[in-house]
Amino acid sequence: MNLGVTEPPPEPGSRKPAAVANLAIAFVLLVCALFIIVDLVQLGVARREQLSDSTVALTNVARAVQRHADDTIKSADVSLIGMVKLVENEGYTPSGREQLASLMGQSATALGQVHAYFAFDEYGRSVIDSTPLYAQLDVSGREYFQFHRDHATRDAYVGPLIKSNTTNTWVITVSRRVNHEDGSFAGVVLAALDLEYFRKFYDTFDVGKKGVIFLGTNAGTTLVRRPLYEKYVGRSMADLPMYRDHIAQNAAGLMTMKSVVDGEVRLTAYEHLQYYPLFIFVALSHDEVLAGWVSDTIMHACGIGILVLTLAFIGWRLVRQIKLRAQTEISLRETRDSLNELNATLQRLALEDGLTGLANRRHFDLALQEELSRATRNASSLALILIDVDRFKQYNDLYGHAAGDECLRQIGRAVKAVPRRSGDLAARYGGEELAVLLPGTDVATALQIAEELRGKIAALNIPHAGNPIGNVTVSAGIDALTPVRAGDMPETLIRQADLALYQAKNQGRNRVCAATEPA
Ligand SMILES: Nc1nc2c(ncn2[C@@H]2O[C@H](COP(=O)(O)OP(=O)(O)OP(=O)(O)O)[C@@H](O)[C@H]2O)c(=O)[nH]1
Repeated sequence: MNLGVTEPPPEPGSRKPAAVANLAIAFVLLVCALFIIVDLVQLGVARREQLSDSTVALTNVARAVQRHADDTIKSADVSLIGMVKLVENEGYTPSGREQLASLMGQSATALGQVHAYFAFDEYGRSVIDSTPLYAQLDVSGREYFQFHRDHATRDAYVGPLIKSNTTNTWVITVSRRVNHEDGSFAGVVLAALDLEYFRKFYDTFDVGKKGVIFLGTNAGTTLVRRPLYEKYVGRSMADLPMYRDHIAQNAAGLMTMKSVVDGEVRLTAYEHLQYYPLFIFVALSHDEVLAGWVSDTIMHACGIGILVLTLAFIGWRLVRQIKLRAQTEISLRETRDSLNELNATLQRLALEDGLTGLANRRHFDLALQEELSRATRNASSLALILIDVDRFKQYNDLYGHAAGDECLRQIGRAVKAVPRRSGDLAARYGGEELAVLLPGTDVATALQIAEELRGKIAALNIPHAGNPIGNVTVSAGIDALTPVRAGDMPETLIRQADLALYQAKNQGRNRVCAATEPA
């Protein structure tokens, strides 16, 4: 008997919920990790590109600054060459002086970088200059004058830096030697270049707040520095590692160094001037170069963070759903199991006799009907043994109803042990009456089994003072339909077995009688 609770079939290809949850967690982690890795790679590439672009721009600015310095000095120097020629040809005659003054005036007007031109005689006294401010100068003690006096070279001499007391401006000098006809020293012509001119040019470049544009001599002396011009003018950087290890060693180059002055890390391009003993460098702050990249990185990190958090949230919800589903499945399974158990108990209770543990009357009736149909189909025989406890009323009267129950229980166990085949069924037919249904059994075999049963019950030796033998006995009636034919009724078999039982009682009890003679 079944109460309708069936086990749900497993879904094809279904995995265990814990494994599915682990798979979901692994998938979400993998996707998050992939997002982060791809973004990190992209950021790395963008950083390299940013640095590379800035390096190209930096090199271009350095080249422009170097060209500008070279051209600025050269154009002043070219005018000095003309002046040297004029003085050497004309000397300081009134006509020569006039021509020189005119040349100086024209050149000073034409070249914005020239603060003033000067001509000095062999004793260092100023002979003529482009501005009346510097009249009566004596430069015999100056470095450039002594250099030209002591060296026969006709090359230009650059430096030093001079701060004019009258105009309060910094100038850099470019000078050339003037010779007498015999080649002896005849004096110096000099152009004073205004450092402001360089500063203004350097201000046209955007090198950020921490960027630097620098012009210095090959001896390491600072001429112009943007920004903080005044503070650095004339300072020596000869001992700084960037000068000592790089600029002093190479004609041009690139480097990334931490400044010993302000601790800033800078990307620096340097280049020496082509014609004069000077160098320039342009430096960009590493932080400023990467500032755009950093803000991009922050935006990316926020985007990826939101994406990863969203994914993690969805993953968490998914895993939670899977776990909830697993829990629901477990409780469903538990409910199903307890229903199955209940069903089995109900089934047992519905078909089992509570006192003896044998099949009950309902079970017996169903089994009889079923076995009769089967025997009819197979044209096989079906035997029935009806058993009745002798003088049981008296037993109850003598020993009490509870003892009667216990007696029935012992007889039930003995009866239960007798049938051997799977289709055999021992049942409590009613009251103190028991029945054994034996499919595929003829009268002769049923007689043997009944006799065996009767003997076993007698051998239990349950005392029964009301029975002449002194202990509990049973009588049994047998019949068999051999073979069972269509139209044979269960009532027929029962009635016949009952008649045989009646006969056994009448013949003195404690015996087995068959309704038909064994074949
Ligand atoms: N203790 C107990 N007694 C039962 C049970 N079912 C039936 N009985 C008793 O069994 C007795 C049957 O008595 P009867 O049908 O008169 O027959 P008997 O005394 O066995 O005499 P015979 O069958 O002629 O040998 C009755 O007294 C019933 O009360 C039961 O479940 N427990």
